[in-house]
Amino acid sequence: MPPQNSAHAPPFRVAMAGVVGRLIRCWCRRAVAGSLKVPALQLHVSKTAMGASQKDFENAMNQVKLLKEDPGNEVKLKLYALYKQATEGPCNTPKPGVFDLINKAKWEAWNALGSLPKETARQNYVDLVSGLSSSSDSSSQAKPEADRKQAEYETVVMTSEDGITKIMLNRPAKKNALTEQMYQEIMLALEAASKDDSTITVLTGNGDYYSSGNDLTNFTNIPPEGVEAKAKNSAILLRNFVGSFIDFPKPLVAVVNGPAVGISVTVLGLFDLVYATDRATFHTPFSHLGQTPEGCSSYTFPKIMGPAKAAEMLIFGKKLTAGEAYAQGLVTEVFPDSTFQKEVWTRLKAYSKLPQNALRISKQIIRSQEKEKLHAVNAKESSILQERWLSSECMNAIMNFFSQKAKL
Ligand SMILES: CCCC/C=C/CC(=O)SCCNC(=O)CCNC(=O)[C@H](O)C(C)(C)COP(=O)(O)OP(=O)(O)OC[C@H]1O[C@@H](n2cnc3c(N)ncnc32)[C@H](O)[C@@H]1OP(=O)(O)O
Repeated sequence: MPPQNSAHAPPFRVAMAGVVGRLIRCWCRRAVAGSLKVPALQLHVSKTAMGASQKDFENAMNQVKLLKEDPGNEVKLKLYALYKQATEGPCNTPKPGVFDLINKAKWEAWNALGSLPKETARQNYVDLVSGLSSSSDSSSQAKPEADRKQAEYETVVMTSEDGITKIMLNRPAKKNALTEQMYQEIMLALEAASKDDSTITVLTGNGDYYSSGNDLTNFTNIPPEGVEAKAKNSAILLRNFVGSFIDFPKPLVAVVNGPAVGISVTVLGLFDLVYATDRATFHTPFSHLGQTPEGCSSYTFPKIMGPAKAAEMLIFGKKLTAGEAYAQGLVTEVFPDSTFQKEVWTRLKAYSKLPQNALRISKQIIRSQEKEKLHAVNAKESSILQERWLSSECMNAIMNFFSQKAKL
């Protein structure tokens, strides 16, 4: 490799990477078409691949043949390496020369497995193929699968198109206020989106509101075990709900189509992009409701907008316009309402074509810096709220909303 300080180093590396990429793509295309016998893609089973999962291993090799989608160069190299390791053990051949690019890439993938036991390599091969098969199945049957999933949701609409999974809050008549069922369905939808083949996941609202936050009727439905049990269960629900945003592994985008209140605002600090119509407002009236911040906002908001502005929102309940929220860093970009949907979806469709793994890994590396901290904050906020919900301040505020329809 040329020295780091060589003026030619970056172009050289770029050029070589391009050549390697083209050659591997070519090798992979031919391998999939069956014109080039690559061991990982052959049907015959090596005699050395013995043991309990021999049958699984054979099945996995057959499944590779049947994949409906090209799994990509990286995966094919991994399959090749695992196959070699499973059948021949640690890499035992001399490293191919610098210009033998394809064989060098294959050798490096195999050699990188070091002394991984054959049995483990065989199992890893089977696991890798099984993951590929299920994602290939679900993408090849995208429509029926999406329909089947949708039947399970009553309060959200989940759709997948152009590499984007959209989760739309769907109680427009109630300003998309979040019922307990809705929290559960959003968590389920996020779980499904984290595993589907989309690149980006979007949360948005149907109708004129993004969301009016927690549905206040959640607090009126007291179980026979009493209010303490209700508060405890609500705190568990809250913690799980926010946790699913903290742990979400792919780029997550909020398309804020209108006003946002309470928890629908606070979790925005856990999104990767927040696009807002200029009609949107951002309101966290916790003190007015006798409540306290959640959604990790006690940590994310001061970090995003500085302590003074965060206090104005979270302690004093100042409602922000979209422009103010943008100026304070909570919102990525504001669009005129008349062109909002068109501009946002055009942008997202372009982003969804970027390399999927690079996006996901970049998101994860950013999140990993503070994941533990966020979970700790979430736990603390939830437990404080559990107490708050039992306070007379909170109970009075909720009664006021329903008796006098006290609006925020
Ligand atoms: C278990 C986890 C707990 C997590 C805790 C989170 C904390 C929070 O999220 S705090 C924020 C709670 N949200 C509110 O306090 C908002 C209350 N709603 C309002 O102030 C107003 O409805 C509005 C300003 C959002 C909209 O006012 P507008 O005049 O435009 O519309 P309305 O006629 O009031 O609303 C239509 C319809 O929807 C019902 N509704 C709206 N928001 C809620 C809500 N958050 N909870 C329950 N119901 C809500 C409203 O009552 C109307 O219903 P009817 O048509 O049946 O009268």
